[in-house]
Amino acid sequence: MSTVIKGGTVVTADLTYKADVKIEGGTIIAIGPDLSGDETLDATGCYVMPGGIDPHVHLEMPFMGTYSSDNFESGTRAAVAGGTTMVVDFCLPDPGQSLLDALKRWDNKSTLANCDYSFHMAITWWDKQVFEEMETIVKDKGINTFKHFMAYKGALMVNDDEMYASFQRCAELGALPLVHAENGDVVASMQAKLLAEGNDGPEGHAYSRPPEVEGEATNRAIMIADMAGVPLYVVHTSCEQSHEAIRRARQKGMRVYGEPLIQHLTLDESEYFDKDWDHSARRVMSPPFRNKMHQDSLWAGLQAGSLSCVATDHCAFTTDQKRTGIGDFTKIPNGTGGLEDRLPMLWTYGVATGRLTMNEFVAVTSTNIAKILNIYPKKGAILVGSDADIVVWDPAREKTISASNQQSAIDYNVFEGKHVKGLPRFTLSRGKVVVEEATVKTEEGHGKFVAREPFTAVNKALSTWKELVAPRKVERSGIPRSGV
Ligand SMILES: NC(=O)NCCC(=O)O
Ligand SMILES: [Zn+2]
Ligand SMILES: [Zn+2]
Repeated sequence: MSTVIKGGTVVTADLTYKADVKIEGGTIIAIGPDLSGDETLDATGCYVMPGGIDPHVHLEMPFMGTYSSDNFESGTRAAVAGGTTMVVDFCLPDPGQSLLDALKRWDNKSTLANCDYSFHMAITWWDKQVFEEMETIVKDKGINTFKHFMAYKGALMVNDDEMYASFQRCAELGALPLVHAENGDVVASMQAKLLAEGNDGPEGHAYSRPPEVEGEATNRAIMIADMAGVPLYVVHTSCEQSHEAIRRARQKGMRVYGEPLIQHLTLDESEYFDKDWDHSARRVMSPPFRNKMHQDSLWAGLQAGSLSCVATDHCAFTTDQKRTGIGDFTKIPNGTGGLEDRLPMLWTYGVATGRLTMNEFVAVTSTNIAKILNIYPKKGAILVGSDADIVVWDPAREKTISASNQQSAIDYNVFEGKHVKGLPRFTLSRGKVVVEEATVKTEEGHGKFVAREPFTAVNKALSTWKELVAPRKVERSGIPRSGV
């Protein structure tokens, strides 16, 4: 059976043009004028864009003594409701646990997915077994990205020596290291000091994680990646200090990517000073929200190309879960939601305000990350042969964001009350219509794992360059003998 998306304007990362799009067997089979098929979707007045790819989500994540509340079913249902058609979650081995055993847990959880997905593998500890298993993860398991937490001391955090060893291994395997860049030692020490001074409310979370701890860690990770000869992807870049490090590195020719979150772009630190404890605690995430100067820096980075992708870090905890931290902000589970709202919020605050063009919107929500993850043009494209992961975007549809009608399983929404204009008319996941306006028609288990090959063009270019400029012994004749 074939489907034609008719009468819309195709918008990709580099082109805007009127055309129909024909789909069969889950892929795009034709693009052009006057196409016909068995079924027609009316795209009049709409933009036909690659579905969003969210490279940073945590579904049913074991974290801080609990699990994040959206699983692969509700999380991917929220994703498609907002026009996102692929998510990438993080497989987190326990300390001492085999990477392959951890992956089995993630394989089991993800059978519920309503849209396609992939995994990053986290390096949470280091020894010979991890070194060896990384090869299997890349060559046999279709994972070409490894995450390193520079924060969460005593839990997920790795030290510089472990990170350097892992980055070198990534270079050999043609993989891409990711970092959560915050100085975990400094954060832990500041947390202890704040608590000792009686500063135990959610605002203490923001005080303990100033932009400097993020800037320092970002600089450190960039230098370590450069010495290991590997590209680097910095997740949830939230502030000018971190953005500046990335911008400077890129100007010097280093292969570094930065990923701001929709939360950091549109919400600010005043959320932590609300008199309502629940309000502030619900917004506790790492790094915390920043002020307007940092937000302007992030928007500028998306415009200038020094920042590459907008993600959510969707890691949703209920109010009850957040209340574990009453009397001690360090126990508030870190994380916020955003999967359903990323595209509408970015469109409303980015495209409608003139901060981003429509093509830049597609680039930072889909195409750039597809290229970085080495799944372009299967994903992130409207091309013949690409997967039919498509959002038919209606710039005239509007709503006020509310937890009362969201897909996420939690009881609040950090964007509550924000008015968005620009929403999906249809979302298609590999050709299946999973959303039609406010009606969600997902099918649990429809989502498939997307395997990703190592050695992107950027990996290859960087290793060629590093080989060219590697230290070389100077051959000398007539070397004097010592003592003569
Ligand atoms: N970001 C956050 O606060 N929670 C999820 C885990 C992480 O990405 O650091
Ligand atoms: Zn993180
Ligand atoms: Zn995260």
